[in-house]
Amino acid sequence: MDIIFLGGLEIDTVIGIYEWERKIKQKVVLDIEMGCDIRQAAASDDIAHALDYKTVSDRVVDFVERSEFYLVETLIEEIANILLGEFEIPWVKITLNKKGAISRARDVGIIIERGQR
Ligand SMILES: Nc1nc2c(c(=O)[nH]1)N=C([C@H](O)[C@@H](O)CO)CN2
Repeated sequence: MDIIFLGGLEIDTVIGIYEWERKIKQKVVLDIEMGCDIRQAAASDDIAHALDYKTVSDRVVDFVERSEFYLVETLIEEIANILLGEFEIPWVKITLNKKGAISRARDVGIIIERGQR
């Protein structure tokens, strides 16, 4: 399986369980790996046969910017559902980093894999 990836995708959104978090936007950083087969795109040199990572990025950014979830679990699961449901992606791995959520930690977040590899 080939992988198309988006690394360090930074998006500001309302996310968090505390009252003060409901009033501000915080940055989440996404690393997304998407399973695919690039051979048809490579042979044809045609974007119509490719998983267009610009389209994927725009969809994810738009969704996350508009979302207002409490838990990072809910946000990351919804992103996976969009990727598997709207694009021809059999498998996805997503890392969601809510940097700064824990004052003594540089990084905190979740990694999930969904679909069949
Ligand atoms: N498993 C989780 N634990 C916590 C979450 C979360 O979304 N999932 N969220 C918080 C707070 O919103 C935190 O990010 C603020 O510092 C705490 N624990």
